[in-house]
Amino acid sequence: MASYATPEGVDIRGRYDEEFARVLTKEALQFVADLQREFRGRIKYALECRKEAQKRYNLGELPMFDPATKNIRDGDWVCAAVPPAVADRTVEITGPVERKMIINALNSGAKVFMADFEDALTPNWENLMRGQVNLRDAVNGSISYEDKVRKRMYKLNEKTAVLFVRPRGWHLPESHVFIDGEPATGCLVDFGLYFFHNQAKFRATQGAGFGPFFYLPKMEHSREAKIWNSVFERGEKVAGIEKGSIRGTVLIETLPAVFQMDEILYELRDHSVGLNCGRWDYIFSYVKTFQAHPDRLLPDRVLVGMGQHFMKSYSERLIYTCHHRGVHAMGGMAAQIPIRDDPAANEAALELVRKDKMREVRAGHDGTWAAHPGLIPAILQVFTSNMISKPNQINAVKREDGASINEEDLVQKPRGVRTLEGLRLNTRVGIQYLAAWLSGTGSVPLYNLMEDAATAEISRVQNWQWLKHGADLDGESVKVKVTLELFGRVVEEELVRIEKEVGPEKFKNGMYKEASKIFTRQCTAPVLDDFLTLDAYNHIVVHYPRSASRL
Ligand SMILES: CC(=O)SCCNC(=O)CCNC(=O)[C@H](O)C(C)(C)COP(=O)(O)OP(=O)(O)OC[C@H]1O[C@@H](n2cnc3c(N)ncnc32)[C@H](O)[C@@H]1OP(=O)(O)O
Ligand SMILES: O=CC(=O)O
Ligand SMILES: [Mg+2]
Repeated sequence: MASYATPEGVDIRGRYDEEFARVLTKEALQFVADLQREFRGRIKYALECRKEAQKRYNLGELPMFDPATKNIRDGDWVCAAVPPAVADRTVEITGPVERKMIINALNSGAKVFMADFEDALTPNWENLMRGQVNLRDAVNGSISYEDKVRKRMYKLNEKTAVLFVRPRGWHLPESHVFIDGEPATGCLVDFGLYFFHNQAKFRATQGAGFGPFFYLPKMEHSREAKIWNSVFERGEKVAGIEKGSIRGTVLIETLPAVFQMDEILYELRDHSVGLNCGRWDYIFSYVKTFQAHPDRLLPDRVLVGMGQHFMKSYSERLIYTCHHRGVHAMGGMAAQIPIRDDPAANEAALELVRKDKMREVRAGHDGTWAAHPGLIPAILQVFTSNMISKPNQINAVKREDGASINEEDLVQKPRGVRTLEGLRLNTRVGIQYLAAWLSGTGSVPLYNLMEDAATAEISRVQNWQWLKHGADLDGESVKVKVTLELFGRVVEEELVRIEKEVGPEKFKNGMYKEASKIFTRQCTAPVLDDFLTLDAYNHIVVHYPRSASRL
C-alpha cells in the first residue's frame, strides 16, 4: 500500500492520496515539524494561561487593560506601512477552502477572499488536504472545476480577489499528523503546508512583493500574537525573504483580546495588516468569559447585535486603535444571505445588510466581510459611496473618541428578553449545524442566515448558560425557568420539527441524532466545554488503515 514519505519523527495517519502526497512532501513536512518543535512549548503555555485567566474570571474578576503594558498602549509607535496590494479592502468575501467556492470567491468582485480552514470548515482530513491542493492551484492560477451535472466549467477570471488564508485557532490539534508521538498543532499544519508551497508564487503574482497574507483567529492575549510573529519570522528566514513580507490581520473575537488590541498589534507590528471585528465569536466569548456570572446572562441570540453597547464600544475602540497604529480596521459579517425564492424577503435581508454596512463605514471601518457573492454589489456600493477617503479611511477617520471607551463600556451587560423561542431556535440551529459539520460541511444556510462554527457556538453556550443559572424566560403567561426537564423536552420537540423540515429521508441519512447527542451533552455539561468543535473533532478523526471513529 502506498504511503507518505515522511521525515524523522513525523507520522501521517490520514488516508493516502496521490494528490495529497504532492502537498505532504517530505520537505514541507520537515518545515511543519520544525515549526511544531520550535513553538509547541510556547503554545502549550499560552493555552495554559487561557485556563488560568478563565479561573480568575470564574472567581469574579472582569477582563481589563493590563497595567503592565500601559507603556505600549500609551506609546507613539505605528505598524509597518500597508502593502499596496491590500490598501483597498472595502469588501472581503469569506468561505471554506472548497474548490468551486474558491473559484467563485476569487471571481466575485470582492477585493479580498479569505479562504477559511476555521469557522467555515469541518477540519476533517479530506477537507483539509483538498483545501491545500485547491489553494496551491488557486495561487498557481490553474484551478478549475467541472460541475458535470450542470455542465458548467469554472475557472479564474483575469482579475481576481487577493487571497488571505485563515488557519485554525491555536487550540485545535491535527490528529492525522503526529510529530514526535503527539498530534501536531492544527494551525501550524495549515500555515506550514500553505506557506511552504505557495509563498514564492504568491509574492510574484498577487502580493506585489509581499505575502502570503493571513487572518489569525481566536486569540486571547498578545503572547499568542507574539508566537504568530515568531512563526512568520521563521517562515521568512526559511524562505530567505525580507522581514515583514508575510502579513496578518488578527480577528478580535474574544472578550479578553479587546483589552489587548494595542499589545497584539505591537507584537505583530512588522507583520500586521490590521484587526477585524469577529463579532460572532466575540459574542460566544462574552458568554464563555462570564460563564460563572449569573448577572450577565445573554438575551435571545437574535437580540445580540452590534447595537448592544458592549458590541458598539468594541468596534469603535478597534477602529480607534487600528487607525492610531496605521492599519486597517475591518468590519465583520452580517449573517443575512440572499433568499432566492422570495423577492420581498430577499430585499428585506439585503436592507439589513446595507444598514449594518452603513453603520460600519460611518463608524470608520476600512472594509468589511461578505458571506455570499450576491451581497457584494450592495456592500461595495455602501462602502464606496460613504468612505471619507479611498482606498481606506486609516488617515481620514481617527475616532479620537475611541480613547475614552473604557473597561465598563466593553463589558456592559447586554439588554433584551430571554424567551422559550430563543431556547428552541438555539437548539434547532445548534443541532442542524452540528449535523452538517459532522458530515463535512462547516458553513450552511439555516433559516435564511449563514451559520458556521462561531454562530453555532453562541447557540450552544447560551443554552448552557441559561441551564446552568436557571434563567427565567420572559413572555410566557406563567413563569418558566430553564431546567434540564424543559431542555430535554425542547430537544425532543425540535428534533421532530427538524425531521419535518428536512424530510424523513434526509433525517434518517443525516447525522441529526448524533449531533443532538453531542449538542445536548455540551449544553448540560457541569463544566462548560471550551469549544464545540474540540469535542466534536474526536468524531471526525479517521486513522488509516481505517479505524472506527467514535460515532
Ligand atoms: C463567523 C465567521 O467566521 S464568518 C466567515 C466564515 N463563514 C463563511 O465564510 C460562510 C461563507 N458562506 C457560505 O458558506 C455560503 O454562502 C452559505 C453556506 C452561507 C450559503 O450557501 P448556499 O446556500 O450554497 O449558497 P447559494 O446556493 O445561494 O450559492 C449560490 C452560488 O454562490 C456560491 N457561493 C455562495 N457563498 C459563497 C462564498 N462565500 N464564496 C464563494 N462562493 C459562494 C455558491 O457556490 C453558488 O455557486 P454556483 O451558482 O456557481 O453553484
Ligand atoms: O470569525 C468571525 C466571527 O465573527 O467569529
Ligand atoms: Mg470567528
